Amino acid sequence: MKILVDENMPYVDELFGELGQVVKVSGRTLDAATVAAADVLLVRSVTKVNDALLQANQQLRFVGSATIGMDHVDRDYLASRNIPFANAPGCNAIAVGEFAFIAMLELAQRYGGRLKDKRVAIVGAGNTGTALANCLKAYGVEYRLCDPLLAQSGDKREFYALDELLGWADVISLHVPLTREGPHPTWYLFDEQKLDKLPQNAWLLNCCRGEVIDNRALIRVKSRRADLRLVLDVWEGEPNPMAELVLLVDLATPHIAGYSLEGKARGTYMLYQALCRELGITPSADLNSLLPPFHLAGVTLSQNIDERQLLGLCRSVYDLRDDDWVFRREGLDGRGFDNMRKNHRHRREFSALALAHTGASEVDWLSQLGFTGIGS
Ligand SMILES: NC(=O)C1=CN([C@@H]2O[C@H](COP(=O)(O)OP(=O)(O)OC[C@H]3O[C@@H](n4cnc5c(N)ncnc54)[C@H](O)[C@@H]3O)[C@@H](O)[C@H]2O)C=CC1
Ligand SMILES: O=C(O)C(=O)[C@H](O)COP(=O)(O)O
Repeated sequence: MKILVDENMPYVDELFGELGQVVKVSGRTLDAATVAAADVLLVRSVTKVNDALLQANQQLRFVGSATIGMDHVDRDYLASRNIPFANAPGCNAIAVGEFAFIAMLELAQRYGGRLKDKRVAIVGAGNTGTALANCLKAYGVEYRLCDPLLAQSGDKREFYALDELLGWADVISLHVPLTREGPHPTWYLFDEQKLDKLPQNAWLLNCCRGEVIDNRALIRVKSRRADLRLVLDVWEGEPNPMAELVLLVDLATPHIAGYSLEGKARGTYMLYQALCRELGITPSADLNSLLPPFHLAGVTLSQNIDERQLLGLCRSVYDLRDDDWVFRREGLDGRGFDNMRKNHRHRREFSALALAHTGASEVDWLSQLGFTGIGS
C-alpha cells in the first residue's frame, strides 16, 4: 500500500511504516501526477485536496489531514468519490492556547500593566478557544466567550455577542474556522467597520486563519490607530504575507501557533488511528513513547511567582520572540515562510516542564495552567 505523506508530518515512519510504503512529499507543491498512484494521502494545511489533485487517482482508499482546520479540503468532493476522510480535531489546540497566552504575557511585559488586569474576548470557543480560556482561568484573567453556534447548540457556558464584547474587552483573540457560508461566516469577520470598533489600546490576536481579518483593512486601520497592538500568526496570502502588515505587528509568526511537538505528533497519531480503523487494524503504536524528554529536567520554585516570573517560566518552554525575530528576517517571502515552518524547531507544551516547589504556596494554578509536578 503506497502512503503519500506531507514531509512536515513527524513520526510517519514509526506510525505508518508497518502499514505500507511511506513516501514523503512536499505538501505545498504536491500535484496530480505525484498523487496518481497513492493508496493513502496524508496532508497538512498547505495542500489543496480537490478534484484537480485527485482526478488522476482511481484507487485512493483514505485521505487524512493532520490539522484541525479543513478549509483546504473539498470534503464534498471526497464524499462524492466515497473516499474516507479524517482530520485531527483538537490535536494542537493546547499549543494554540498556550501560544496566545504567552503572546498576551509578552504584550503586557512590553507595554506595562499586567495581563491579569485585562479583559479578554475569545471569539470561537471550540478546542483552541477553550484551551486559551483554560490558561486564562488558571491565571485568574477575566474572559468572555463569543460563539453564536455553540450558544445555539445548548452549550451551557455563557456567551456574548461580538459587538457587545468589542465594547467590553481589552484583548480580542480569534479562534474560529475559516467559513464563507452558513449563518455566521468568518471570512473577513473583522472587516474595516469591525476593526474601527476596536476599543482604545486594544490587543488583537489572530491564531486561526488569516482571512478572518481583512488584512488590507487592518493595514489602513492600524496606520491611523497607533494604539492598537497586533499578534498575527496567520496571514492572508500565505506563504506570502503582506510585508507592510508585518511591520505594523507587535508579534509576527509564520502560522506556527499549533507547532508544538506534542501537537504535531498528536495530529499524525490521530490519522494513524483513523487509518487503522478504516483498515480494520488494531493500533499498536503508542504516542507518548515517541516524544523525547524535555531539555529541562525541571524547575524548582522557592517562592510564589509574579507575572514577570511567569513569563520567564513560559519562555523556558517557548520563547515566542525567537520566531518573531527570525520571521521578520527570513520569513517574508514564500520560500522563507515555508522553510521556517518546515525547519521549525518544535517547541514543547507547558506539560513537558516539571515544576517542584519549596517555598511557593500558591502553586495549584500552575498545575491548572498545564505544568506538571506541581501539586499533582
Ligand atoms: N495557527 C495555527 O497553527 C492553528 C490554527 N487553527 C485554526 O483555528 C481554527 C479553530 O480551531 P479549533 O478551535 O480547534 O476548532 P473548533 O471547531 O473546535 O472550534 C471553532 C469554534 O468556532 C466557532 N465559530 C464558528 N463560526 C464562528 C463565528 N462566526 N463567531 C464565533 N465563533 C464561531 C464554532 O462554533 C466552534 O465552536 C481551525 O479551524 C483552524 O483554522 C487551528 C490549529 C492551529
Ligand atoms: O491545524 C491547523 O488547522 C493548523 O493551522 C496547523 O497549524 C497547520 O499546520 P500545517 O498543516 O500548515 O503544517
